[in-house]
Amino acid sequence: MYRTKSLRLYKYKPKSVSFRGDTDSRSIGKRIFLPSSFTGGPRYMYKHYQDALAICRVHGNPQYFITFTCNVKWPEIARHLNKVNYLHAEDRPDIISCVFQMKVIEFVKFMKEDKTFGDVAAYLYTIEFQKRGLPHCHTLLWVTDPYKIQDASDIDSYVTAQFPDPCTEFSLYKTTTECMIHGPCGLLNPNSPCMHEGQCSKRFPKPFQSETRFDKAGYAHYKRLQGQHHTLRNGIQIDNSYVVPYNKRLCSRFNAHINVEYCGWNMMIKYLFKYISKGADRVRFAIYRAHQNSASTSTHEPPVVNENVTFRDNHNLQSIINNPSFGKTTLTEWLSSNNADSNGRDLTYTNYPSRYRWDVSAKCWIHRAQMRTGAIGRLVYVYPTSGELFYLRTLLSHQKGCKSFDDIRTFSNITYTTFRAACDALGLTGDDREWQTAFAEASTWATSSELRSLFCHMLLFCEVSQPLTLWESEWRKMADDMLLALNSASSNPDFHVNDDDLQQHLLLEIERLLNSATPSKSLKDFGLPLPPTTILATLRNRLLMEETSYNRAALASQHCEMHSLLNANQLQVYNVVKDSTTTESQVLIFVYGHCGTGKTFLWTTIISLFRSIGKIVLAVAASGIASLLLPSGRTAHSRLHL
Ligand SMILES: Nc1ncnc2c1ncn2[C@@H]1O[C@H](COP(=O)(O)OP(=O)(O)OP(=O)(O)O)[C@@H](O)[C@H]1O
Repeated sequence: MYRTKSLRLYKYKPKSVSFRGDTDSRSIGKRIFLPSSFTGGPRYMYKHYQDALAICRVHGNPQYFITFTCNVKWPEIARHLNKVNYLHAEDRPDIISCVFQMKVIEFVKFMKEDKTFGDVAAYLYTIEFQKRGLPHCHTLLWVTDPYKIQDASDIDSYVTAQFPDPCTEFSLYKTTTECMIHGPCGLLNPNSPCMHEGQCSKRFPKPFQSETRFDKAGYAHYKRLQGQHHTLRNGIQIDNSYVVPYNKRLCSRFNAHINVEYCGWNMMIKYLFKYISKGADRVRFAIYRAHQNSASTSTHEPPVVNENVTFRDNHNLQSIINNPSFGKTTLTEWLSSNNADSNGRDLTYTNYPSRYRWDVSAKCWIHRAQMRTGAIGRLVYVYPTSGELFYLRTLLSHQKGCKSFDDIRTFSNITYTTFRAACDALGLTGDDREWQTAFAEASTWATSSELRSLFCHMLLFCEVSQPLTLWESEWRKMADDMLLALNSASSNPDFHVNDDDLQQHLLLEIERLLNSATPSKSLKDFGLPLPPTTILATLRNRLLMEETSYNRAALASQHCEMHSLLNANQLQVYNVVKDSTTTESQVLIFVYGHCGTGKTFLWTTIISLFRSIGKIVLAVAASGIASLLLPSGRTAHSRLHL
């Protein structure tokens, strides 16, 4: 449970040292529960999530995602538990937490010194304490350029998903058999907790691979050879298909479950960060700059015009106001610092931390004694409907060396009356540019459902002049979760979500959001296309969805190529089938011929024709072997439940 003293928050206006004549702090502001300085709280997690993405903007995507889990068999833990027979790990969370914390520190130190994955450029970790189970640490690791993976086979030097040879690496073999095996599940153990609807939620057992490869989505599939070493668990023989990917040196050193995954080049990193900073009352988070020579990654959250002031329930307001540092913020002090020191006047507010550091206790910017590169500044995201605040934030990324708020609004020696007017003069607004910029920025950290809300918010409140243009340029960013859900719902290996279909699903969702707004709105109010009414029926019917989800562009080109090769007999049958759909007449056609006369070729051409135009073809055959010859073919009894 969160515990905090009673804090209150008030939006304080700089230069106005009055709280409307109030003297009792309990009468003003609103009660807040947890500031972002509260470790593990939701605001803390959110702040660090944003910091992590700021690091990512500089260092790029991390290369490895490592999960290190506590092992109760470590002697440091076992000797305490063994003192009393009936003690279990969950009875001594104090011991478990202390030992694990020490191990994590050692683990990070080891990776840096041992260069297990090469020179560490940066790292970030969270320690998760679950209600049940043992604490584990999620680590993201960035390595320096020379150690980055260039080719799938390079991964084998760092990650393996196979049992080591028990004759030569017995101790590692013991660790892998005890800690690095998933399940068993699947056919070997259908009642395993990871099984859902007959399938392992983690997709074990993994198929055997003769070599490590990347799939088209960029995910690594590690080398797993068949018939190599194995182990027995509960009398069941476990082979390489159940091995969780690991690094040999880390497992040998720590004798624990340490799952290592290569992140891939195009992984949606924001979802990974969301996962590790999902936060709750049982999570702790730490971000460290790892590389000794790399620069500070301090981030700064400059407040804006109406600064939040926090104080305790029982504080005297006069003493708060009389405090000399009252009202000083990173932004006001940036202006003061520019007045006093000309060295930083070539920097925007966002870039100021690269040369200056914020002294929290003195509340002032201090010139860095040692010039460090790579210090990262970031501005707190401001919703586009925040009015002047939004435009001030936009200006802070462009205006340099400002000495006053007036300077921020000044362009070409003209001081504009509002921040918005200054943005207009600087060409930062107009043609929906500000909305496009705001959306593009949010898409680096917000989930697709948050982006859908933002899109509706913009439509409803931001007077977007060309909603269709904004939709066309941004719709794909709002569809990640839908694409994932559609793909994972299908067991068809040829399942392909076409852009048109995905857009329709998305439009349906946005229509729902707009309908639930007050007052209720619709896509057509903004000149956006309404999804067809049939889409709901398709969404509810899995078979319909699967059978309309082939890669239409690829099928169209396949059809074009095959059609040009059809001989006269094949063409005759082809035309009869095609015409029957145009005239909507029912026909029963038998095609017969000797082996190798091109019957399958004809079916494939006809099937690709109809599927390429979004029509449904149920390709069935009498036997399993024959059904394999047809594209996405099934046996008649299976498909039609005969
Ligand atoms: N019009 C065509 N142009 C080019 N190649 C063709 C054509 N028709 C068939 N083929 C080729 O001939 C071979 C045999 O064709 P197909 O497998 O379609 O015959 P089939 O009648 O289905 O045979 P079976 O009865 O043994 O299954 C295949 O390699 C196929 O690609």
